[in-house]
Amino acid sequence: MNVREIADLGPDERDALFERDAGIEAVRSDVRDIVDRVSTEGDVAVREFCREFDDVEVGNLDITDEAERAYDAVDDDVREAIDTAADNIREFHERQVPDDWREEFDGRELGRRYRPLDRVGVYAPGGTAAYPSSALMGVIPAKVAGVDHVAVATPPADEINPVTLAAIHAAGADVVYSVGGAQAISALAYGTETVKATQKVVGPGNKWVTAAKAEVRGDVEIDFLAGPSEILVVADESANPSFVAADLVAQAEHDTDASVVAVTDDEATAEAIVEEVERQADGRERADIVAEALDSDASGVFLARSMSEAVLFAEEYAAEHLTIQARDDEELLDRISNAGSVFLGPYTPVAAGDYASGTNHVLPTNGGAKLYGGLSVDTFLRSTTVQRLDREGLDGLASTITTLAEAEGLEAHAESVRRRLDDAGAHDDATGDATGDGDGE
Ligand SMILES: NC(=O)c1ccc[n+]([C@@H]2O[C@H](COP(=O)([O-])OP(=O)(O)OC[C@H]3O[C@@H](n4cnc5c(N)ncnc54)[C@H](O)[C@@H]3O)[C@@H](O)[C@H]2O)c1
Ligand SMILES: N[C@H](CO)Cc1c[nH]c[nH+]1
Ligand SMILES: [Zn+2]
Repeated sequence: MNVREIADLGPDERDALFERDAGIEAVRSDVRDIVDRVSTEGDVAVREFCREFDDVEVGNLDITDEAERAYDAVDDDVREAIDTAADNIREFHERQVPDDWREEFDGRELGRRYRPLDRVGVYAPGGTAAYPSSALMGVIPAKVAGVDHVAVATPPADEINPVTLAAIHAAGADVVYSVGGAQAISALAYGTETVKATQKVVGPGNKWVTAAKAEVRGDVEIDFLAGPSEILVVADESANPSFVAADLVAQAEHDTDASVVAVTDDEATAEAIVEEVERQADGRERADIVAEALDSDASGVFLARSMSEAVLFAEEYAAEHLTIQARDDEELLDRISNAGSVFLGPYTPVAAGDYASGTNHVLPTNGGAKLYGGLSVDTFLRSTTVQRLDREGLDGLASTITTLAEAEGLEAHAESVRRRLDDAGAHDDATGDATGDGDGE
C-alpha cells in the first residue's frame, strides 16, 4: 500500500476504484445449471450439489431442531453476546416499522398501508468462515416486519458452526435448511420436496450465491447483489492513523477481493495511515487474505488537494461502509449522499455495525449506495395505497381526470367519472343500476 494523489489517477486506476463489480460473470453459466437442476429435480439435485461442493452427505435437510439445540448448548458468554446483539438489532429495526396512515385531502381520503411478505428466504453464509452475525442481520428485520415464515439456508458441514446455528435460532427463524451456495438460493426460490418456496431471497454470500440471486431475480424478489466488502475512510489531520488503519485491516480480512480505501487532505496523515496499516497487517491471523486485499488495485490511501475533493471522491466511490474521521464530520456528512452505512468519530469502528450496535450490516456494495440502501424492515414489506372519494372530491377532480383520459383516448375512463356525477345516471339504491334506463337488474 502506498500514498497516491487523486489528481494523478489514470483511467485504469479510476476504473479499479470506482467501477467495482460483484465478480459473478465467470460463474454465471455454471450457476445457471445448478439453479435449473435444483428447480427441476428438487432434493435429489440439492443433495448431489452438497456432495460435490461441500463434500457432505446431507441426511435431513431440515435442521431446525439442531439450531435450537445449538442455542442451548453454546457457551454462556456466546449466548449472551448473541442475545445482546439480537436485542440491539431488533430495537433498531423496530424503529423502522412504518405506520399505516389515512388522511383527508379536499374530500379525498388517501392512505398507505404496509403488509409483510408471507414467506422469505435468508441466506446465512458459512463456507470458508462462519457468519452468525449475518444470520441475525437477515432474520431479525424480517421477523420485525411480521413475516410469518422465515426460512434460513446455511451450508452443510460435518459439523455446522454451532454459533451460526445458535444465532439463526435466536434471531427467530421458523425453519433452517442445511444447504449452501447456488443450490440454496434455487431451493429457497423455487422450493423442493423439503424446502418451501419463498417470495424473496436475501442475504450475502460468495460469487456462486450472488450469481444465483441474479439468476432467480424476476421469478422471486431479491434484496440486491452484494459483492466483496468495502470501506472508505475520509480523514483529516485530526484522525488517529492507528484507528483508521485498524478499520482498513478489519475489512481487508474478509476477502482477498475486499476494497479498503482511505482519502485525506493531509500528507502526513496519509503516510501515517500507510505505515500503521503495514504494521497492523503484519503477522496476524488471516495475514495472507489481508495482504492480498491491501495490495489490490481497488485498495489504497489517496491524497486529496482539499476536503472538498475528498468529499467528491466519497460521492463517486459510494462505499458500503463510509467512516468519517475528521473535525467537521457532521458538516462533511451533510455533503455526502452515497454511502451504505456511515461511521462517525474515533470510537465508532465499522465492527460495531458489523455485530452489535443495531444497524444492519447487509449493505450495498459496488456503488449500489447511489441507488438503494441496505437490508431493513422495508425489504420485507409491501405497501398498498388506499383511497375513498366523496362526491365533492370526485367532482373537484372530474375535469382533470376526464381531460387526461380523453387525451389518452380512453373514453371509458372518462365515462366512469361522468356516470357517477351525472344526476340522471347516479342511483343511490343497491341494485347497481346506474344507467338510468331501468334495465340494470
Ligand atoms: N456483505 C455482507 O454483509 C457479508 C456478510 C458476511 C459475509 N459476506 C461475504 O460472504 C461470502 C461468504 O463466502 P463463503 O464462500 O465463505 O460462504 P458461502 O456460504 O457464501 O458459500 C459457500 C458455498 O459456496 C458453494 N461453492 C463453493 N465452491 C463452489 C464451486 N466451485 N462451484 C459452485 N459452488 C461452490 C458451496 O455450495 C458452498 O456451500 C464472503 O465473500 C464474505 O465476505 C458478506
Ligand atoms: N463487514 C461485513 C459486510 O458488511 C459484515 C461482517 C460480518 N462479520 C463481520 N463483518
Ligand atoms: Zn466486517
